[in-house]
Amino acid sequence: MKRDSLARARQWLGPRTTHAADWPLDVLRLAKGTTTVSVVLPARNEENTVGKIVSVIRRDLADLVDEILVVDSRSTDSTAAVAAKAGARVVHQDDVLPDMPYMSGKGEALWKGLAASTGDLVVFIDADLRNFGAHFVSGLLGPLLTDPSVHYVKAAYDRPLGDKRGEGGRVTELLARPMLNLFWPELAGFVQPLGGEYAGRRETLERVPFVTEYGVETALLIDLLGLVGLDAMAQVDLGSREHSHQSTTALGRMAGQIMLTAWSRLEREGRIVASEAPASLLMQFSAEREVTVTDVAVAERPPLASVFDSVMEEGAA
Ligand SMILES: O=c1ccn([C@@H]2O[C@H](COP(=O)(O)OP(=O)(O)O[C@H]3O[C@H](CO)[C@@H](O)[C@H](O)[C@H]3O)[C@@H](O)[C@H]2O)c(=O)[nH]1
Ligand SMILES: O=C(O)[C@H](O)COP(=O)(O)O
Repeated sequence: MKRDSLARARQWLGPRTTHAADWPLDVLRLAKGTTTVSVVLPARNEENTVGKIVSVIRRDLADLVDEILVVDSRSTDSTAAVAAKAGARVVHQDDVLPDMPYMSGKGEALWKGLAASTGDLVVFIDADLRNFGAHFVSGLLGPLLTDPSVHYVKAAYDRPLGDKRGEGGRVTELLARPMLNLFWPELAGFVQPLGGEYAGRRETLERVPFVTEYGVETALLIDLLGLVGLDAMAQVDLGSREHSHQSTTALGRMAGQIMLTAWSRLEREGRIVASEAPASLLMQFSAEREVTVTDVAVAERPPLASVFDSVMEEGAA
């Protein structure tokens, strides 16, 4: 059964993987028609990179992108001001759906970004990219604009670590890829399962929950596989991606969040029956053996469609 799933992933890989160069702008402009496109950038303290990304989108993709939304994720630097100056609409994470309970992290920023944006297609791009180019957005839009059976597109790329090609993506290689291969082998063909650049149809994205913190990408892949199936998912090779790297200990905390996310999906799918919930406290040590303990628990936002439905029901009552 699992062997068959890996074979499925191999079969999927060829037909559903394209390259950014396969999607020239003139083809996409024609395909766009009346479809509207939002680009959403989650940003926590990204004043050094967010302005350039917004400017490139405005300069090179003016007739493809209808809205650029930066979600300021509790930044303490001038991310919001820089993004606004470059021409983005900026919302503060906690100002969107303010009556909902308080939650944190990247997944929360994305969910709020989905709620605050309007496009039929939504492209998520990390705001810390150092080699951003218009092909990040146009590549991700290609399959969605030209093939109605595609609901979700994820970026593939090389991830250098310093000057070493292929050495980046430490959590991907040491945790996410083995874990997905073992438990969700159909997803094994995604070259960068944790990558932060992907796009989807609004109606589909609004039908899945968003896990908070760094669990969001893992949960989206697993939940979308369940909702729309592998053939409705695609990937586009964008070449290489450079971004700011977190410390190994910060990545340990990310790994904890991703493991808890996977656990929640295995439980939900009835594949593990837990006698008790996993612990969520992670003890780590500095080089000097100082101890820090961090809670790596993740929470979950419900599908946005259900939130909008209940707001409408309350309004009608
Ligand atoms: O609380 C947060 C944390 C991060 N971000 C933004 O999210 C993006 C990615 O965050 P980053 O800390 O740079 O993540 P990475 O260490 O690069 O982690 C990789 O792996 C994560 C787990 O899958 C993904 O969420 C990331 O997109 C992916 O780049 C950046 O624009 C951040 O500013 C927020 O908006 N709020
Ligand atoms: O996706 C990952 O594995 C993490 O973001 C770490 O990436 P890095 O090793 O390139 O910093």
